[in-house]
Amino acid sequence: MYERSMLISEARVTPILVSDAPLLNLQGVHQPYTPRCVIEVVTEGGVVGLGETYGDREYLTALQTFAAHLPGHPVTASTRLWDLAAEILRPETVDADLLGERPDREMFGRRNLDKLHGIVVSAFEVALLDALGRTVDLPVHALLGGKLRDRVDYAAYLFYRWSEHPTSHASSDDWDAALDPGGVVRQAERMVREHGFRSLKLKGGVFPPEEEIAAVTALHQAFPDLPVRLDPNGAWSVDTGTKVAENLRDVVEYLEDPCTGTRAMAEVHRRARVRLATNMCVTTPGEIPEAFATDAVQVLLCDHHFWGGLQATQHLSAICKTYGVGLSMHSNTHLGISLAAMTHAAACAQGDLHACDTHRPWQTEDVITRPHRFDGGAITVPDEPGLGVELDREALARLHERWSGSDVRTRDDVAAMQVADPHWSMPSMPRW
Ligand SMILES: O=C([O-])[C@@H](O)[C@@H](O)[C@H](O)[C@@H](O)C(=O)[O-]
Ligand SMILES: [Mg+2]
Repeated sequence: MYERSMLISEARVTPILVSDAPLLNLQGVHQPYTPRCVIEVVTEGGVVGLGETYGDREYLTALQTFAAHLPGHPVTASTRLWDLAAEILRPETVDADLLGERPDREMFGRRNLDKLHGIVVSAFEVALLDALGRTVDLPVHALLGGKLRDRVDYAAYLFYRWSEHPTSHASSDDWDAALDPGGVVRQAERMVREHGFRSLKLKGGVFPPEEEIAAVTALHQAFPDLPVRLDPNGAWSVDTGTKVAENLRDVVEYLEDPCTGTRAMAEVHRRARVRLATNMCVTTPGEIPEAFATDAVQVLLCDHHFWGGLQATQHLSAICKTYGVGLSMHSNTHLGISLAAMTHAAACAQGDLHACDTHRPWQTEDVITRPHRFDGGAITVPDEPGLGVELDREALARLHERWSGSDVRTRDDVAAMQVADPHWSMPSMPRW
């Protein structure tokens, strides 16, 4: 029998809109506001556990449906969330849009029921672990088996960008435009100066490969001691990917998703012998065997938001270690609850962990009372109970009010680009 105080009495899902920067990518540009969800799991003992995840309409509905079934569930039993998800979120009960192909929305691989279960389970698993940690006075990393490192390194996530959104009602930040090698290097200098990052990653797939090769080469010349990565989100053909890899062989730590699909990745690696990473062709356990057997991927970017949570991240790290594949972490626009969860997961990950991605420096607001600070490009792993963050209820209410007063319900970088260029559409692949 579980103690009554460990049972969930209520689970809340609060959609919010977070202001975002005009960051460019293959699909287009980030919207002025992007949807996220904050999860709160309240126990009979009065403890509140936090989670954060995607806020797009279709996920929101699935999260809310799932939340309604949680009262009575013990916070000690997060592995059971998978069975609950399979029971509740079935093809006939979920938004069809979640299961169909949407190349413009597939930055983290195929959309299918397993992926949806992983996303929903993850959001609540984090909140359950936070609640459990607060109840028993232990940090989440201790519940995961114990931290292997005291600090988690993150990479400066560089983007081609505009200085402002093309709409007048959007909020703006104080970053300059970066549309050429000089702009990218200046952006990196500020990121390194302000946060101390010791790895650099450029989001590519925006300009023809020669221009992105020039930008990455300029980064390498400006920061000869820092590892550099380039990620065009699968935009190149095998021939183009091979040429870029050959050009950047002595420059990049690895190339991330140069091409779309495991076979194309394996072929580029076979031809160029440059290390490749992915958060696109391996995003579910079922995609691991082919990718590892064909040596398509040498570094896997995990993301607890879609791999099924913090425990699933630990399992994945053990598999990668066994196969000699390195691990890093993928990110999308996120706030501090997600950053705390990523940090606990990364602290416990086994094997060869590369600096993790984070979009956090691009966000000007947060829903936690003490937003994280990067020190030497790293976050110190919190030892406070649970995730080690406190919800800022005023900020949550403000960002939720923004959501209520807006009709933005999904992240749609293609549509955001069409505001500036009405003729824009999702590029057909391979783009180059
Ligand atoms: O935020 C972006 O524009 C990124 O392109 C993101 O959506 C990707 O999912 C991601 O960062 C990646 O590494 O592919
Ligand atoms: Mg990527």
